[in-house]
Amino acid sequence: MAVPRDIARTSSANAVSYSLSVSPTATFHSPPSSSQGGFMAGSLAQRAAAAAKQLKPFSTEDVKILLLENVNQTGRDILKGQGYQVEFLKSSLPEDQLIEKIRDVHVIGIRSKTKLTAKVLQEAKNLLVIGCFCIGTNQVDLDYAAKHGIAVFNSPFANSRSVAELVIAEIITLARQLGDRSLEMHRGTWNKVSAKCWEIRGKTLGIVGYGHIGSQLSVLAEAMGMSVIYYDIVTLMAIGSARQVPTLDALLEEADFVSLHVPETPETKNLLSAKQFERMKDGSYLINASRGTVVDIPALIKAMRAGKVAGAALDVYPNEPAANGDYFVNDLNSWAEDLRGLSNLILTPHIGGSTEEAQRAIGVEVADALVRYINQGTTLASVNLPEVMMRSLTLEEPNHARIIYIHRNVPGVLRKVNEILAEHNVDKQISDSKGDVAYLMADISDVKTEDIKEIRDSLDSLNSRILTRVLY
Ligand SMILES: NC(=O)C1=CN([C@@H]2O[C@H](COP(=O)(O)OP(=O)(O)OC[C@H]3O[C@@H](n4cnc5c(N)ncnc54)[C@H](O)[C@@H]3O)[C@@H](O)[C@H]2O)C=CC1
Ligand SMILES: O=C(O)C(=O)COP(=O)(O)O
Repeated sequence: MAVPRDIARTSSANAVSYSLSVSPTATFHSPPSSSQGGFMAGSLAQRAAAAAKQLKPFSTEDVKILLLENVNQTGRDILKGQGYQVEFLKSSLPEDQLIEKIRDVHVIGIRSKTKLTAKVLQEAKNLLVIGCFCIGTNQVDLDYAAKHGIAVFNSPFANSRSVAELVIAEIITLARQLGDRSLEMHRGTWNKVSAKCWEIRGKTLGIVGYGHIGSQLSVLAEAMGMSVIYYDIVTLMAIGSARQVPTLDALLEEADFVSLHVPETPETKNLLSAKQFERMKDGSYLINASRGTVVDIPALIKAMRAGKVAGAALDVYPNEPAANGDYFVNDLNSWAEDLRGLSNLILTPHIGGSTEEAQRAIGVEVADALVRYINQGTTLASVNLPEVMMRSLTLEEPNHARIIYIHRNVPGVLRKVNEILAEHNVDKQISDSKGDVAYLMADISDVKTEDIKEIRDSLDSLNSRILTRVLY
């Protein structure tokens, strides 16, 4: 919940004067107040956090947040409740407009469409943290972000069930050619057909990528009487009676339905191309609700025209329109018209995770993670920085400050940092690294106004520095 500014200011028992208050764009990146939201709700830790000291060297309304792609109301409410300035847009933005806007903000919230490339991020001089209000994080240059001290959070499984349910619906829809029958009726044609329409009971579903979504789908498919096989690059415990197969080819040769649930990576680009379609059973079906790059669409078009693939459902595309109402035409993807002309092909506008349940849950999860990061520097569940968390400072601990030092992971940094902190009592400290980047958090006591500036300047002068924040 939000802490009113006045209360936050006056309740702070620390002795640091507000003359140090600066814009959050400076290195005093600091929290307005502790999130009392969903994090560890009901736990001992949360009850302890209720007495947490409100860390706040600048006004909450100085924190500028840009939310794109219609982020759910739940997330917007949490962020606004903190007093942050929140700008909300329903669509994504073209690159030039995104670059203009991102220069000014400390936090950006996106979904799967907005591409935060190195080119865009290098303009984001004030950016502290990115919230992906979705599962996939392939749209963000995670490495560039980490190396520039920008944390990235997502929601790893809040929409998994929604995707799995959509796929179940599509399996039956394809098996019964429901899409075509419905279209014919809409056009006024009665066409009662049973040829090549099937029950799904007893058929084999091949799941490629047996993670959160793949394994959920496995449970649902078995409940409908299907046999499930799966292929994954790691060995994973089978759920129910499902069976892992050793290769993608083995899966393609055996499955009546193939459903893709892998992330977008260099290895999964065109995972299903001409050769793989050849391996599939005659008259089998393909479902792709993962990422558009995973299927070679021209090869799919050929396989469908040849009757090799009897039906397909596509929810994702290499290039997707920016907003509702935009056209899905050849300008965007050169094969769009060919695709639209095929029978028994379900085309959906990337709605796998688009349910009220999923979007509400994602809104809360990601907004809470952003608040925790802004307010306390906690990186728990970050996808690109080491996960670091320390218990909050409390009102019983006056004259304390929390130092956050994101730095290059090179030898000798801790010694230098601790030389700087040595004049104060380091009450608690934690440090962890991930690849080239390390994250250090220390709570120190006996800090005076001038100490804070000095500590910050000293840390900033180290050549290992990526970003320094001081919360007090
Ligand atoms: N259509 C939609 O609206 C949605 C699409 N997605 C997409 O679905 C993807 C999967 O989501 P989750 O199941 O949550 O991910 P996950 O990370 O839980 O599972 C992915 C699985 O794929 C496996 N994998 C990775 N590379 C592979 C390869 N080359 N071959 C075979 N297996 C491979 C991994 O080992 C892992 O088990 C996401 O990355 C996202 O791109 C996610 C949510 C909604
Ligand atoms: O969660 C994901 O990765 C998805 O693909 C769903 O994306 P969306 O939130 O609908 O843009």
